[in-house]
This record gives sequence, C-alpha cells and structure tokens, in this order.
Amino acid sequence: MAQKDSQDTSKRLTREEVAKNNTEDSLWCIVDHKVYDLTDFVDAHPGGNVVLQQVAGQDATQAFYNLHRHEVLQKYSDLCIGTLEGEKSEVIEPHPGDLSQVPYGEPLWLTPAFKSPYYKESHRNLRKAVREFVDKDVYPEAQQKEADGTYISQELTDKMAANNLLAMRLGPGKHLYGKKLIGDVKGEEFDYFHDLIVAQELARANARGFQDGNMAGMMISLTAVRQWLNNDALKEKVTQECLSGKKFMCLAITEAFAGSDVAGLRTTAEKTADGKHYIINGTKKWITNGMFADYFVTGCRTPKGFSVILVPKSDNIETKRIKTSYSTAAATTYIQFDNVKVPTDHLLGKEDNGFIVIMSNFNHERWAMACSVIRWMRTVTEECMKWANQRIVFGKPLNQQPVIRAKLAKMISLTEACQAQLEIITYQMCNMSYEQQSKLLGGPIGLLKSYATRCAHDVADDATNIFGGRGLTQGGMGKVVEQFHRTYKFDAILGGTEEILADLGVRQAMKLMPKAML
Ligand code: HEM
Repeated sequence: MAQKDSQDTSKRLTREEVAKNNTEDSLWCIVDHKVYDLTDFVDAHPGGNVVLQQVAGQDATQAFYNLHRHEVLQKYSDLCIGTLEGEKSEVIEPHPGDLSQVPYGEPLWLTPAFKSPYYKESHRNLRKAVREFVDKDVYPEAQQKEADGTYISQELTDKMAANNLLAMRLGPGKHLYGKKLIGDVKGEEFDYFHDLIVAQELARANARGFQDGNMAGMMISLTAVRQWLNNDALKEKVTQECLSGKKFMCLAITEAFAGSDVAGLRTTAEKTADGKHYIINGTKKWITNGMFADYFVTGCRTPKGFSVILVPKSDNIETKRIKTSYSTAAATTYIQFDNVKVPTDHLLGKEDNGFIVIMSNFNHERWAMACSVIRWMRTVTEECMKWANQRIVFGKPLNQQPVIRAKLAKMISLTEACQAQLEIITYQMCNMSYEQQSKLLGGPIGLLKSYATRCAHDVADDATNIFGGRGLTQGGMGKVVEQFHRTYKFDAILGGTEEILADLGVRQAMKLMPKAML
C-alpha cells in the first residue's frame, strides 16, 4: 500500500492507484481532481467513518460538495497528497481581496463590463484595500468572537485605528483631513460612497454580533459629539482618544421605558445649585458596546425637554451584559446611572433641544445600517446561488427546480433594488450640506432602511427554505443563512423600527405637500 506523502499536491497520481487504496489500512479518495489520504482522518471525521469507507478509492467530488463547504478542504489541505495525472482542479480557490465570480455576488458596479456613474478610481482602490484587510485581519477574529461571545481585541482595534478605519466609520469630515487612507485615498476626497464601501466591506466578515461589537457604538455617537459638543477642546480630546482606539464610546438613548418614543425617556439630568454640573439618574437598555465604553452619549430629561450629554465612565455607572439573539461580542448592555456628576460643558447642542441632535445624527446611523443589511442580503443570495448549483437532489442540481429559481429571482431583484435605492440616496448625501441632509433626507433614509429590512425578511425566509435543515444549523453549509435568519431583525429594530421609519418617511413627505387637490 502507498505511504502518505505529506502535502505534496504536485505529485501526479492515477485513478487506478487511487482505486487500490480502498481499505481501512489505506483510504484515499478524490475531490475536485485532487487526491486525499483519509487513512488517519477516518476516526476523527465529524460525519463518521462509515461514509468515508463507502467512497474509499473513488471519486467523491459530488458527495463532498453536497455536504461540505469548500473551506473544509482548505482547512484540511494537509490531507491532500497529489493531483490526478492529466487533470486539474476546477473549483475556484478564493484569495484575500478577491471579487466573487458568482453572478450577483457583487454589486453591479463591481461586475465586469457593467458601468456606474457613482464610483471613481479612488472608490475602487479603497474597496480593494478594505476587502483585503477584512479578509485577512477582520474575518478570522470576527468568526472566533461571534462564536465565543467575547469582545473585539485591542490588537485588531489598534490595526483598525492605524489604517484609519475607525476614523472612516464616522463618514466624511474634517477628522479625515490630512490623513492618507488605505487604497491611497486622501482624507479630503473621502465621500459617502467611500463610506458606503467601508460599511459594506466590513459586513463581509459575516458575524452580525461582532459587526456591532466592532465600534458600532462609536460610529453612532462620536458623529453627534463632533457635530454638537460645544466644548471644542473636549471634542478634539475624545475624538483623538476614540479614533486611536484607546477609548471607547457608545450611544445611550433607549430605555426599558421607551425605545423609539424619545419623549418617554425617564433618565433625568438636574443642574447643581451652582449651575456647573448635571446630576444624572436613570437606566438605559440595549446599549451597543456599553460593556467596554469609556464615554456614554446619553439622552436625558431636562426641565423643559430632552438633552444629550457626554458622560465619562465613573464608579456611579453600573453596566450589565444583556444576552440577545446575536453574539454577546456586540457588548449589548443594561446601564444604571446613580447620581452621576458631569460638568455642564459636556452638553451637546442646547439644553432641552436634544431632539434635533438625535434626529439629525440618526440619518447616518440608519443609512449605515441599510448599507450593511443590503450587503448581507447579497451574501445570502450568493450562498443560495452556490448551493442551488452544487446541491444534488432527486438526481439533479437544485437549480433545476423552477420553484428554487423563482426564489432566487426574487432574492436577486430585492437585493439589486435596495442597492440601487441606497446609491441614489448616497448621491444626494454627497451633494447636500449637513443641514439639508437633516431636513430633507430623514424621510428617504427612513424609507430606505425600513424597505431594506422588509426585503431582508423575505430574503432570509426564502434562503432558509432553500437550505432546509442546514439553514437552521449553526456551522456547516448553511451557517451564513442560519445567522442571517436569526439576526436580520437587529437591522429592522435598532436605530428606529421598520414601522416608525416608514411612517417618518410618509410624515415628512406630507409636510412637503403643496395645496394640490384632486
Ligand atoms: C477531504 C475529505 C473530507 C473532509 C476533510 C471532511 C470533513 C468534514 C467536516 C469538517 C465535517 C463537519 C461539518 C462541516 O464543517 O461541513 C464533515 C461532515 C460530514 N462529512 Fe465529511 N469530510 C470529507 C469527506 C467526506 C465524504 C467524501 C463524505 C461522504 C461520502 C463525507 C460525509 C460527511 C457527512 C455525512 C457529514 C455530516 C454532514 C452534515 O451534518 O450535514 N465527508 N466532514
């Protein structure tokens, strides 16, 4: 019997040689024209020894791809002992930074021969650089943290900071000026299409809890601090601390008492007799990144309304972890403020006028959530395209069933429609001042997010049915679909529910109605 020639994939073997290695003492099989020696692996195989013994000495390509993701072969590449004489591997080996070759696996602007008026050379360069970074540095940690529920490492945070990825998450602005970003992009030229690219590429780490754990809290709160904090020195200090990855920030608005109903919040901020401090009391719930935050951008009731205050961490702030349907890597938190003393110059905007602070800040948050959920819809559609192509049932590929093709048609159409709407709104953001965006885009962005998550609902539903039991299983073929089906609701609820946002879109439109009668 032949001996295992460790990792020598260049070795040429014949099908006749493979056929002879069909016993427990030497068990070989063929997958995609390559030969695997499974002799020592049989007992460790998660699918058991019997199935391997049944294909000993044979070509098991079809059986393998019916049951395993290609990444299994990459993980166990040391079992490969050679390639078949005169044959070569057909399955495309993905490398860090590669574009998908699956139709609709990429937005149309990244599809060869398709054109777009929105993306310039610098967008393409940034896309390439961020994808490489995500594939090499973010994806492995994201997968690990999603599974074990621990928080982002300081090492990855430092790398994100060094590459200005933390700064880019705030969107375009002065905080990027003078900086040379990855992909050779100048900070001054960074616009909302660059921003869209960063959001969609980061979502490709396919770890929904970790995705929020990776500074979503800072992304939605430091923007408000930069726009509204009156104390400039403090503003620059906290910006510097957070964008360098040394300190962490979160947005603390929602409470057990009120979510989207900001007017119903019960956390209070009362001024001390000398007028120099606020004393804050109350609770906050479902606060992303609260567990590791050093700053809490907090919504409070003040005598005549609602105010937003930057609250540094102190002993009077207590945090407790909340378990939700995605990973605790997101650091979702219940917070109690018990007589927390904060200087009054930590106020954002004007006292009692916090509503405008929160509402204008919501636009970027909601738009960024739309970017990532639409990318998830695409990834899930791509998974279904691959599965329908490789899965053999009733003696033929799944894609030969019209009912499956009808589902794919719907998933593709919904994804493309959402991406197109996203790009049109992004173009408006690039061409409007912050004030115009606050005034005119709240409605359209609300409708975009609410429509995108309604579509995500349909995509998750159809994808799960296409994958069957695997769409309900964590790990293995359907793992991305299972995760999306379990977590897409975060995008439908966080940052404003589907219903509230759809209604906002219509209410804003009604305000702009002329006196036109039928
Ligand atoms: C290079 C060869 C192989 C390796 C490295 C391998 C590895 C694995 C791994 C890691 C799993 C766990 C599930 C996953 O991560 O997808 C698994 C499951 C399984 N494998 Fe394999 N396998 C190989 C070949 C085969 C072949 C040829 C067959 C069938 C003829 C087979 C049948 C199964 C079955 C039935 C399961 C359980 C799948 C499920 O729960 O859906 N494996 N294998």
